[in-house]
Amino acid sequence: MTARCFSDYKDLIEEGDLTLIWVSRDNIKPVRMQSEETFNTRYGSFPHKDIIGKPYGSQIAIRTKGSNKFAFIHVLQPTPELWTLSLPHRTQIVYTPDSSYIMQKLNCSPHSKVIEAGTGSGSFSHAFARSVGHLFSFEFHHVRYEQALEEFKEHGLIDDNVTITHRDVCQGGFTIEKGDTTSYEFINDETAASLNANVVFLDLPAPWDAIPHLDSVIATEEKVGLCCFSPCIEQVDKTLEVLEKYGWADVEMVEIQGRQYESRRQMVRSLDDAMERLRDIKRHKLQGVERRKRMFDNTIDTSDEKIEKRNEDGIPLTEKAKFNPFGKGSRIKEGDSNYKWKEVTKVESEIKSHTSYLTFAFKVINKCRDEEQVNEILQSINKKSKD
Ligand SMILES: C[S@@+](CC[C@H](N)C(=O)[O-])C[C@H]1O[C@@H](n2cnc3c(N)ncnc32)[C@H](O)[C@@H]1O
Repeated sequence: MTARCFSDYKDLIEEGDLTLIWVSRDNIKPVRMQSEETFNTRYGSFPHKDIIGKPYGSQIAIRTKGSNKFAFIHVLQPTPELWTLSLPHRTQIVYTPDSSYIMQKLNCSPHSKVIEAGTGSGSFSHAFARSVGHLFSFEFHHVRYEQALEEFKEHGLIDDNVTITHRDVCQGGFTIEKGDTTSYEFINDETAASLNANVVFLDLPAPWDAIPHLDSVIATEEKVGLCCFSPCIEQVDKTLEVLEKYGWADVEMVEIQGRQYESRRQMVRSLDDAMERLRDIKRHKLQGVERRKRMFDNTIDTSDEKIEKRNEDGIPLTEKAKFNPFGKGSRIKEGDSNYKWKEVTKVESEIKSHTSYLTFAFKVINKCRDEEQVNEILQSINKKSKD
């Protein structure tokens, strides 16, 4: 049985462990520890035997080739978040800002039984697998199904709480029966798996074709939450029509816009600064005109020290401004105590999250009141108020 390396914690790196090696922010590599192997980077080589036995999170240092400097890597224990940043992309993937929001919105917990279609690169599958009771994932692309199955086995997910099935859910729905291409293990004379799902996540080009198949596999006695992940508003439109037709309610559409804010200091420029700068420009312009005129009249004195300051084309240079509050001239370090600064925020434009529209909806199939249960609750309330 493969270890549950994505959900169990351990202190020390052992032979056979799947580790994530952090080379840099954009370069995280999944590496299985094998004592005779070496992890090679362009900075140098890291033998696995020097890593095995160290605590997770350790920084491993080596001397770089041909120089006396050090190269570092960090060896980390896998998490769904790090896996999303390092996995081999077979498709577009769902990133953590979206997956975390979706899971909290759908109240995911160890009680949840989740249907996911399609599996794709398995990014979201890993996040679901860590938090929910059981994940039923569906993928119709055969090669991708095989790759995901292999990966989930290696990561201990199949032995734990994940079932993956090869299926076009738009055509064939979600029921898993004996004889299907699936990792589901049927017990004794069981002929079909009971999904009884209370969470559904559809990352498909045409979710509206899959939604009509859901009623036979979702829980009937509790509220079921659904989320469709669609990049185009036209897809949302078509999904909404079908959701309404099939009795899904509390529909809401959300878009996650990932932004990273950076705190910076910006120099405070006053009106006096602007005036001084204008005077400075005027002064330099005038000096230049006068100097060119003297050159033309051939009256420049060779002892004039300004004659020394010429560029390659022989054009005299004017003296550089000492302080230019508008960006040019001598560089001033951010926060220099000789100047006035104010705190500002700058937005980092690029952040990894695939912006799609998230359409949420909920459904309760059996809306009948359980009179017996209601009476029991009312009686216990009455009793408490009398006491
Ligand atoms: C964008 S990817 C899903 C990515 C995934 N959510 C992740 O985080 O890695 C969409 C996947 O859905 C699969 N797919 C498309 N239509 C399908 C269908 N009708 N039934 C099952 N899978 C389907 C595609 O083959 C593809 O792998």
